[in-house]
Order: sequence, then structure tokens, then C-alpha cells
Amino acid sequence: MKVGIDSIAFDIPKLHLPIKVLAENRNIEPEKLIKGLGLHKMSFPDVHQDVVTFAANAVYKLIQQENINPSEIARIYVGTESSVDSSKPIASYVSALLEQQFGEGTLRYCDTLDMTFACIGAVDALHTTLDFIRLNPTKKAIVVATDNAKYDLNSTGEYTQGAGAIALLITANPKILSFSQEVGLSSQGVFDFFKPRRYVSKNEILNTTDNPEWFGILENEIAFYKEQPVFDGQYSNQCYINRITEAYFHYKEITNQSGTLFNNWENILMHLPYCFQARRTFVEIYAKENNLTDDIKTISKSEDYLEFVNKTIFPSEIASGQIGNMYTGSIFLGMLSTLCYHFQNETEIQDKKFGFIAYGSGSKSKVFEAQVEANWKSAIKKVPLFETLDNSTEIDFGTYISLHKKERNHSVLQPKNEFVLDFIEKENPVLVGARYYKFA
Ligand SMILES: CC(=O)SCCNC(=O)CCNC(=O)[C@H](O)C(C)(C)COP(=O)(O)OP(=O)(O)OC[C@H]1O[C@@H](n2cnc3c(N)ncnc32)[C@H](O)[C@@H]1OP(=O)(O)O
Repeated sequence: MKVGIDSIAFDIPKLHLPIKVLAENRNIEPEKLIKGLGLHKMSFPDVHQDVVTFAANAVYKLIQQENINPSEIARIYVGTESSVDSSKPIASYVSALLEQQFGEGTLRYCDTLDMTFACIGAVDALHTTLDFIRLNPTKKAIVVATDNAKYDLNSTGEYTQGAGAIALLITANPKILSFSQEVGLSSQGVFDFFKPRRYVSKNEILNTTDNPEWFGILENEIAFYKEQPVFDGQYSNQCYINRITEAYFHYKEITNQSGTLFNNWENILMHLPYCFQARRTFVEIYAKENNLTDDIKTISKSEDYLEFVNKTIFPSEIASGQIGNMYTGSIFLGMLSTLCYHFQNETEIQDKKFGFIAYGSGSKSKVFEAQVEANWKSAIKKVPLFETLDNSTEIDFGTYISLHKKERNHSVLQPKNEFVLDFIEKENPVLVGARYYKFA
């Protein structure tokens, strides 16, 4: 029995800052970001948007697009590393919002859960959900990746920022992709990128320029939740390369393949923390598989490698360069970008294989395969990815800074037919920190 993705929907910020504007304001050569890292636009959430609204809107669109009876959804599993609460999962916010629209009790028998492992959490949610459908082939399940990839101002991560959610309907006999059961793995506990919970004094918090979100007061101390990670960029790249290379060769070993594994893949879908991460790192695997002994920089600039990248990796980069990092959603955004690219170009990819190379800091990589199914075109036709990107609204540098510092009281764009953040409770002691949402 085949199990995989039957339908896809997404929700992303409607605002972006052109990367050239960010570069000019940070005294960085724009060409470094555009030609060196492949960045064009950096999407940024409006005042009324957060990881809950992205997830709820993506799932709501998926349900409407496929005309699903919400009471038939057996599980909603969220992959995220931007949770808004240390106990209550985003999935429980999503099910409550769906019940607001479809009626109380409609999701009472739906299993809801969040999974966290940096950028690979949604791939973990996908794998456990594929197994669930293998055991329960008549059921429908949803996996949603949602994140806000927010970095400190002036950091090397700042130009890679982005946000949004991708929802996947997982069923037996799927229309779009069916997945292999085997998964290549590599994991090692490291500190390349993480988000420590910090307890700081009231003075420190009042003097910070970050405008962190507060969620609780412990006598003279304030528990402070910071959205931005602590990270070492170049070290995180090295961890990424080590893990993906080990997981790739582990997959090759457990599937008993002796030839060049990636030659079986029409496209390669990797975690893209920024647009060119895949092309800049896959070259290590490419060199090993082809027994190339030149230095990596020379191989990465070779005509053969560039031709290979254009065919296998470029389609996944199109959306990434316009949105930025989506953390858990990035690998699925690359997948959607690739499918929309083939649909637009009328390429026939039925029965072709995609290779997935996922990474989460901390660190873990998973490598696995999927096959394109017969009805992929009818399903992808419904997903307006490139049209949505073309309609994004440009903001200026001052607006970006005010959004980053949470200094604005009003949205830049008026919300339209979507779930929005209404308010966060600050007074009532038994509800302090509770987040309230509505459909606007
Ligand atoms: C979160 C995870 O998934 S872990 C894996 C990735 N880590 C992250 O995303 C953490 C956050 N990000 C970061 O810290 C940084 O953005 C990094 C580490 C990804 C990139 O670091 P930077 O120091 O900005 O860039 P770096 O020096 O590595 O690369 C710049 C590229 O632009 C190129 N470049 C520089 N100037 C120019 C120019 N004027 N014209 C064209 N290209 C240029 C460089 O040659 C280099 O490309 P190459 O190595 O392919 O030749």
C-alpha cells in the first residue's frame, strides 16, 4: 500500500523587505546576499500573524481546498521550533480555531500534538504520521510545519529570516507523493543553534533592546522567552554537512544500493535555511559519490556541478529566495516549489523519484525517498504558490524594524478572511499569557 501526501496548502507573511534594502542598511554588499546566498526577498509577519495563525490558516485552506469533513481528521501533528507556550501545543490552538469555524466538538476525536527538533520536527511528524496511516489506511491525517525564523538584528542570520506554514494531508493512495519506509539517519548532540529558556532580572529585561515577549512573573524574576536563537553560523553549516553526508550514506547502506544514489533522483529536496544552502553543501556528497579529489570550492564552480544543480536543486530554491527560512517548513516549501515549477513548465514527472535530505540543528539528519504519483498535477493545480509570492507587499526598512521590535500596535495590511492574533492576556492571573485569536 502506498502512503504519502494527498494535498498541500500553505500560509505565509504577506509582507517582505527586499534583500537589497536590508544589505544597504547593514553595509553588506548586496551581491553577497543575492549572488552568494541566493536571497531576493525576506518575508516578515505582520502584527496579527504568528506561528498559530500560519498553522491554522494553512490547515483551514487545506480542509476547504479538499472539501474535507473536519470530523474525519484523525490527527493534526505540528512540527515547530517556535512554540508560543512551554506546555500547550500549537496543535491545540489550531483545533480550537477550526472548531470556531466548523462548530464545537468537530475535532473532539482528533489527536493533536506538537513535535520539536529544530528544523527537522515536521519531518519527524511526517514519519510518525506515515506509520499511523500504514496502520490505519482509511484515516486522514494532517501534518503542519509552522515557524517564525526570526534572528537578532545585525546578526549573520538576519538576512536569512522568513516565516510561514505548510500543511500536508497524509493518506493512503495519495495523489502527489508516496514515501519510502526506509530512512537514513545521523544524529549527534551539539550546540550549533538553540533557543535556551532564560531567567533574567527585571532590570535586564527592561533595559533590553529586543522587546522580548513576556509570559510569566516569578516574584522578582521574569521568565523571558526569546524568539531568536543562539547560534554559530559557520559551525552550524559544518554540523549540517556532517549529518547530511552520514545520513545519505546510511540510507545507501540500508537500501543496499551500490551505484550513485542521487542519480535515481529527479530532484533533491533539502532543508533550506537560506536559498543556496543545498547547492553549497550537497557538493560534499557529490564529490564523494563521484570520487572527485579536487578541492570542494573548485568542484562547486565546475560546469558539471552547476548543470547538475540547475536540474536537481534549482526548482526547490525558487520560493526560498522569495520567502527566506521557514525552519520546519523549509524542506516542504522546496518540495512545493519543485512541484509548482514542473507543473508550470509542463514537465512530466509521474513515477520519478525525489530524494529528501532533512536537517535539524542540535543535530539530526534524515534521508529518504518519495515517488511522484499519477494525480500530482490535479492536486498541485490548486496551490497558488508563485502567484501568492508575486502579490507580496514590499515594506521599507523602518517598518521592518518596528515589526521586528514589536513596536507597532496596528497591522501594516488589513487582514482578510483569515485567523489573526487578537490579544494576549496580561491582567487575569489565572490566564496570564493566554493567546486569543479570531477569524477576521
Ligand atoms: C539553522 C540551520 O539550518 S543550520 C545550517 C545553516 N545555518 C544557519 O542558517 C544559521 C544562520 N545563518 C548564518 O549564520 C549565515 O547566514 C550563514 C552561516 C548561513 C552564511 O554565513 P555568511 O558569513 O553570511 O556567508 P558565507 O561567507 O558563508 O558565504 C557567502 C557567500 O557569498 C559569496 N560572496 C561574498 N561576496 C560576494 C559578492 N560580492 N558577489 C558574489 N558572491 C559573493 C561568497 O563567496 C560565499 O559563497 P561561496 O562560499 O559559495 O563561494
